[in-house]
Amino acid sequence: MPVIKAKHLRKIFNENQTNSQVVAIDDFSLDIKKNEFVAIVGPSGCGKSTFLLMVAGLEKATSGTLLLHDKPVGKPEASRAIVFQEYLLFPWKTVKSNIEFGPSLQKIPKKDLEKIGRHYIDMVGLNGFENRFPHELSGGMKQRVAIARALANEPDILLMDEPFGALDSLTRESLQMELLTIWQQTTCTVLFVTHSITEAVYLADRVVVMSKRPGRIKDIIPINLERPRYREMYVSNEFREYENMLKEIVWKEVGDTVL
Ligand SMILES: Nc1ncnc2c1ncn2[C@@H]1O[C@H](COP(=O)(O)OP(=O)(O)OP(=O)(O)O)[C@@H](O)[C@H]1O
Repeated sequence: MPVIKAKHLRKIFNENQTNSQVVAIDDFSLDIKKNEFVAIVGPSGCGKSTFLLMVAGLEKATSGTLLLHDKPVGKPEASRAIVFQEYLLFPWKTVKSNIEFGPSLQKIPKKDLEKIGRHYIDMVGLNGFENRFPHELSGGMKQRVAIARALANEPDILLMDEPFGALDSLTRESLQMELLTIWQQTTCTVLFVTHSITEAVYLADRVVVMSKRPGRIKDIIPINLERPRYREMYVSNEFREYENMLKEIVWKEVGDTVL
């Protein structure tokens, strides 16, 4: 049974306002298996974030079905965590308190809460920074906190919307590698929206290419690169072939518009 099953999804914004209606997604069907890492690429405004928000339960489909574990998607839940490009941390809380925030809502004893905090601080390599505030951290560190905070809820679906988009390229590469290491320690299913084809190839089991708005599925490319992935892969011939294949599909689709 797929963890996420989208069938003929359609999303119209401002449905009742004829002048400002936007058909964001149309006839979008996709099955995602447990523990799969799926990246979504496509032209700007094609509905990538909208699909992610629908899986999160933050947007409702206009028609079609969206099932999670065979049940209609409901309200947002801690089992579906989101990491956005903007770090969205609580500025008044320390690294440790930001990470412990989700579990603290579940009335977990203080001792266990500390254990959870310690585990995820270790996982994202922020030892020594647990008592810092977000403004005292670099962009990469803030995003590590955001990932740890999402994982501390032990989600079974991790939704990531351009999470590394604001980072410099070296930090971005490091975080891509770290994310894969972390993901391999979990049973999380990851849905990862990105504008970077290189990033999509490096991370994903499958790359979904969406068409121009209204977003439909243009193509799905399985990435059969071995795991665990490693930095040198970026320059391998096989990697380049995947990148080139995807670029051709996307370029054909976008024409002169921006990705
Ligand atoms: N709340 C909203 N109300 C009205 N229109 C919206 C809303 N959210 C998104 N849209 C529109 O729906 C379309 C899809 O937007 P979405 O953000 O999903 O695209 P995207 O592929 O993630 O774009 P980008 O790559 O630029 O982030 C866009 O035309 C956008 O303007």
